[in-house]
Amino acid sequence: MAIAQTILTQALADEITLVDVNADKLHGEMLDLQHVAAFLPRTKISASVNYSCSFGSDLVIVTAGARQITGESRLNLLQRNLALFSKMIPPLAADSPDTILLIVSNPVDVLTYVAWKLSGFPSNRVIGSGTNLDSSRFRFLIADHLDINAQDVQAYIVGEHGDSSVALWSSISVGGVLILSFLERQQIAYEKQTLAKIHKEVVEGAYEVIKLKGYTFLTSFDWYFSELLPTKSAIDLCIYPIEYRFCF
Ligand SMILES: NC(=O)C1=CN([C@@H]2O[C@H](COP(=O)(O)OP(=O)(O)OC[C@H]3O[C@@H](n4cnc5c(N)ncnc54)[C@H](O)[C@@H]3O)[C@@H](O)[C@H]2O)C=CC1
Ligand SMILES: CC(=O)C(=O)O
Repeated sequence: MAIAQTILTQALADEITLVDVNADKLHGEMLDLQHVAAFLPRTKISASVNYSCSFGSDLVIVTAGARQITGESRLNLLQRNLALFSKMIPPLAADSPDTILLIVSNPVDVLTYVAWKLSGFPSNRVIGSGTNLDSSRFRFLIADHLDINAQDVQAYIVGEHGDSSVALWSSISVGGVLILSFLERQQIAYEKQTLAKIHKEVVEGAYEVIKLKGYTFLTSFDWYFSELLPTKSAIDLCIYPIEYRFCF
């Protein structure tokens, strides 16, 4: 729902269709979104339990499925969400043969591969949210440590979303300056343990939020995915095919 809210409030689409198996929840979510219409640019919002209502979509975002309970790993969701994807992806792909599929459900990297295979789409039209949220957590933690604005920090987490992610330490730049090589050149000491602690907090971030409030919210959709929507004229997001590459 966080993604639908962002698309709505940022006026990124003319039409949003919600699909869920839980009819009551779906109707409630649709009404909730429709009720703020007076404050937002016009967007048509509809909802249905039938996948066919997504017919002809430009972008299909898949967030359906089981989520982690406290302490549970993302990979533990695989069997449940795999079964769901087997039922869901073929009709979604058939109803919107030219769409881009954006996968968010976990384990996201595995399910992106599954969606690619099930859809029969070319790999550049099946995209996972990957490590975008991890990179955002990374940037926040670095900014917090340095007491600066996270938007002035460029830093990337690559690899698999979550537990086995990899921090690209050499990529960290602040205001365009590569920070670790700068410190080394100036012979300014920094603690390797601090770096390890930051990455640990990135990896454990979702677990902590889930323990505290039950789920995490992928709210930063507009920053990293809005370029996928046709209402945006510029494409400046780097998207890499899922075969053995990573997403910055
Ligand atoms: N990749 C990322 O960075 C993130 C991924 N996630 C993942 O997104 C997924 C959803 O998480 P939440 O929204 O918190 O869970 P949620 O439980 O709030 O929503 C999941 C929805 O899927 C629906 N659903 C179940 N089976 C369905 C089917 N066959 N067809 C249509 N809808 C169906 C449920 O009724 C429920 O409303 C989880 O797998 C979670 O781990 C969540 C946050 C970030
Ligand atoms: C749930 C999840 O994958 C995350 O918040 O990172």
